[in-house]
Amino acid sequence: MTAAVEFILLAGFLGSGKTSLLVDWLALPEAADTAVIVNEAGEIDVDGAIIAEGGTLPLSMMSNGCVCCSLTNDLVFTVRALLEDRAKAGLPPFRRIILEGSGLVRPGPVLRSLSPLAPLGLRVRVVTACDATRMGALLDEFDEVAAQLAAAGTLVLTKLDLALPGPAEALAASVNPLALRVVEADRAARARAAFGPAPPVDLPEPPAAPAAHPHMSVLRATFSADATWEDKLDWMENLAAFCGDRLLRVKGFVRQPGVAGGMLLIQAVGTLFSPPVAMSGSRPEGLVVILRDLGAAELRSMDPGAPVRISVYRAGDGLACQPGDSEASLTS
Ligand SMILES: Nc1nc2c(ncn2[C@@H]2O[C@H](COP(=O)(O)OP(=O)(O)OP(=O)(O)O)[C@@H](O)[C@H]2O)c(=O)[nH]1
Repeated sequence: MTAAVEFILLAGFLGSGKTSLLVDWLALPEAADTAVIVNEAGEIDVDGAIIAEGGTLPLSMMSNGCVCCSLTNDLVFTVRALLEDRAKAGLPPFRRIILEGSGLVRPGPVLRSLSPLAPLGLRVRVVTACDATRMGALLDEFDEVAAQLAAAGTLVLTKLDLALPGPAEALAASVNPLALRVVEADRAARARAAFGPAPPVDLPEPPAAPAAHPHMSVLRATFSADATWEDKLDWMENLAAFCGDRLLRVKGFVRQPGVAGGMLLIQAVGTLFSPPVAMSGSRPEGLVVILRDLGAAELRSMDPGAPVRISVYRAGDGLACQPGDSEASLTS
């Protein structure tokens, strides 16, 4: 029975504190039933050695290259082997498998590579470590950082003993207002909030005046009342094709006309859309779209006749999700 296994991709730029966060988590009693996969781009597996030090946890290393570029089949093999070995040993399934990506990992391709595991029903989410001392500079310089921030369900600020959280938190909120933000000076509390169960609160709203970032846009797309389901599907498909790599994240609710309840949670990391998930209760319809090097005007030009309104996402747009919404379910 593997339905409840979580797959967590731990992202974050080189040196942002991923291994430290993971080591802090593994020291906690609630980290039992965690398996770890380490992927380092370099050949010397320093991270794996640090994590393995003194511990007995199931640990797999993948050190032949960055997992999002070259090792996608190996990742599927490694996950399967971890789960099968556990079952063969007669032990209960892991609660979570954490993949520590290399500092240059792009979450979209990694999540896409997991598609052969769809029958296992893994629950997938991205946790991104953000170095509070240099987040702005990294974001300006490296596309990978933008992709890692935008894909995250949870953004964890690290090195809060070295920098005040304010600027990094504001930046995190402006780049990805959808993510849960963990701002904890205490390292055990930080790790618990990063990998433990999601707290029973709505996702945080962005600040009233999000800091403008020269490369990133956080937009809201709202369909007209007369838009058909086909119109909506066409628009979402076009979105992925039109934006390509510049599409970093999509998340929100779309109504399927003619279906009772009919509200679906829609999510994409990069251009990879998860299967829609039916939601209970009434929610405002709308999608938050996070783009790099594309703005509202360009997105409107994609299909000017489409029954959709594109605006800049603002605090109070009312797309807060419920606990667990930030997880994408990987199902067949
Ligand atoms: N002061 C301080 N140092 C930290 C903190 N987190 C990590 N570090 C230090 O930052 C450096 C990099 O931390 P790692 O945890 O190895 O970062 P990483 O993201 O795993 O690094 P790569 O695997 O190279 O991408 C190490 O020297 C850590 O001791 C923190 O919260 N405070």
